[in-house]
Amino acid sequence: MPAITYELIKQDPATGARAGIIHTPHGSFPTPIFMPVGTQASVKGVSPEELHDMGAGIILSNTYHLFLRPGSDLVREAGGLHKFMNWDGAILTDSGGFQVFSLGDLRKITEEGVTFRSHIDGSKKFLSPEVSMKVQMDLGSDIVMAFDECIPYPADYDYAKASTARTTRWAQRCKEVMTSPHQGLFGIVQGGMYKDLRTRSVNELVEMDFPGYAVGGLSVGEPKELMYEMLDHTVEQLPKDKPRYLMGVGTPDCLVEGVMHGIDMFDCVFPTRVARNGTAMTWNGRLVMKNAEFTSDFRPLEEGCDCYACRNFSRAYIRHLVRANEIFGLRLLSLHNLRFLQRFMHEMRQSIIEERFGEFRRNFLDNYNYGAK
Ligand SMILES: O=c1nc[nH]c2cc3[nH]c(NCCN4CCCCC4)nc3cc12
Ligand SMILES: [Zn+2]
Repeated sequence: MPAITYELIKQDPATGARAGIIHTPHGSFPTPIFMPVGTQASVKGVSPEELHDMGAGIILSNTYHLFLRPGSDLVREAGGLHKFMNWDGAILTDSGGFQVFSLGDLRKITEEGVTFRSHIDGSKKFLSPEVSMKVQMDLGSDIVMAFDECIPYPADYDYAKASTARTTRWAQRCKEVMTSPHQGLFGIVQGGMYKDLRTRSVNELVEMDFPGYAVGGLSVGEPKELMYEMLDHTVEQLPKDKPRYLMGVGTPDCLVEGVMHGIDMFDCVFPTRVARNGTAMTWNGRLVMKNAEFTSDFRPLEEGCDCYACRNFSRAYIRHLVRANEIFGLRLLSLHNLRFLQRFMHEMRQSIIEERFGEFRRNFLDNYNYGAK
């Protein structure tokens, strides 16, 4: 029995949207789903109990960060990441390639792997398919991501072609050493913004029969229309009986479009990052809590929200905390934004099950103010 399995509940008849359940050794969760990001074994400012209470079924953590600090040996000695951070839900770990590019001081990419300098202390480090798999086996995450190169945007065709071919060879090397029966290894589709390379990447990865597939190399600065075009082209070629994961996405409008194209899983630092910048996410757009308009606004952040912040505090109080640089203010906004995304995904899933996803999408996009208020 594979560690990770996908159960289709309902396929929207008019679009790629679908509702399902993903089963893992640390529990099952409904899809579409948004994964809170706990990069360094903590979802910033939020406790595992609060994550559980808000309905989070799976969180994301990063191989790159935990490899550098505290090191995967320590986490293994603690009994794995679930024990170390006292989270008994599912965990997905990204493989480190993307973070090396976006954080590390990249030294060299070879067929063997990537040599870079740590962003923490500048020491020389090496990551490869084998090292990434060893770290993720030490961490004991339920879903392990293959070690890949996230092709930067823009990239010329020849570079994208060579890099994608290497990512396929790296995926094979990951599969050969990922021997834990309790962990599922997902392949990551690359191909840059070239449809023929995306098709080649999908075909080569599907041949290896992974339990799930991520669409990589997107949300890297390309226009949203181009992301959706690549998504549309890529997802339709992926197996219907396996989960599809769009990495690093995203804002509510991108989540709706991703679901429409058949994506089941999402992750993004957005909700906790904007919370730390003093911003609340709502159905009608973002509230910049420092704004004077909230000075004497004694309503909750969002009417109808059941989160701890909205049940106990007002916009006026949270505005005061943010202006006074009180940490509690940022915690309340993180709790609200994460709960908002859980509610958002739940409503979207219900609309698919009740065959009214098209209406949900139109209503949401018509009312969503893309800019911050
Ligand atoms: O191709 C990928 N392979 C492995 N991991 C990835 C992670 C990714 N994260 C993103 N985008 C994250 C964009 N995010 C938006 C909010 C602010 C910080 C950056 N694309 C990704 C592609 C990949
Ligand atoms: Zn709330």
